[in-house]
Amino acid sequence: MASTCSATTPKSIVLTPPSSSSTDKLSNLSFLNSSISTSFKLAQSISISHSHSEKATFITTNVLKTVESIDISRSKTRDLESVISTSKPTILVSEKLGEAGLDLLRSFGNVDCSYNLSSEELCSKISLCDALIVRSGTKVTRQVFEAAKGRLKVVGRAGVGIDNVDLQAATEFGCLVVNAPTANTIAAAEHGIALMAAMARNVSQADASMKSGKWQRNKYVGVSLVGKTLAVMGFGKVGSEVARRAKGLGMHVIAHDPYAPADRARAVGVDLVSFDEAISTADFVSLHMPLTPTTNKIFNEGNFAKMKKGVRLINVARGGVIDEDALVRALDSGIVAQVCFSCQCK
Ligand SMILES: O=C(O)[C@H](O)COP(=O)(O)O
Repeated sequence: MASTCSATTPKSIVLTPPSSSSTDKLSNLSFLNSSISTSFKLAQSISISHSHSEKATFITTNVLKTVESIDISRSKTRDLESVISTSKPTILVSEKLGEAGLDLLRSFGNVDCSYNLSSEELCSKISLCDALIVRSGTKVTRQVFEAAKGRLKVVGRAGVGIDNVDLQAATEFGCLVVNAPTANTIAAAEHGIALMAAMARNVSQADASMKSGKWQRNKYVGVSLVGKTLAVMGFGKVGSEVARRAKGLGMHVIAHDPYAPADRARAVGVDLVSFDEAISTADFVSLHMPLTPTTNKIFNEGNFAKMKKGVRLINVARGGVIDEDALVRALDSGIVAQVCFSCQCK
């Protein structure tokens, strides 16, 4: 769901299609191949702690190599084939995936698609599962790992954000957590740019107004993007693609990311700056950081106060990085002129 609201124009909610098609995502879900127990053992000691981390790719690559080697030995060794087929893992899929992904999973294990489970139902099923595939809706809490009683070997996140998985508990219980870090990079970046342009030109408000029989073209002229400064907060996969596109629109792009190397930013023509410099000089601020204890409500009263009056925000990351009560006050006071988001908020 994506929404836009503004201090200067009527607040409105706009529903938009999902950020990418199932097919787009599935083409990148190859890590799900890892549900053979042999490959779990090889990769199990590594866990992902930051969604921008290169480790994510490293783990996925490792798992895939393991599966490739199993596939080769399958054709050569009948014994191994019989071991694999008689010890199929049980894979619980707790949120809707496309059929192509499910078919892939079914070729490796017994797949149980059970959606909308309560946390009690998830906990009661999990002790019979070797793998759990989730999107962002399933909360994989410590209780889930405890209830698994050591059987759960991998949690596959069919998407990027892993803030719904208790990584500390996963590590303690020796469970691998893998995501699909590039699955929806372009879709998310394009969606961010689409929201920014629609927000700047009041597209949804003008649309609603016109559908109510009015023709208020002067009211919804909006602002130009060209020549404006965009601060990209989080220069990972999505953030850097947003930066690339924003430069094409004639914007001056700066970025803040404590983990991004300066030469990667320079290659896109972007200056990496401090958090405070980014938020205090930008006309538009686009959020692309993961939700972690450090980034939780990082856009709070104090940081809104540092922003330029009339700043516009785009959030295609996680609702939790913004303190929403502070945001409402910043909209009311005019510090924030407009905000658009494509993530869950209160
Ligand atoms: O983190 C992600 O990959 C995106 O927010 C999409 O999550 P979803 O698959 O739960 O919609």
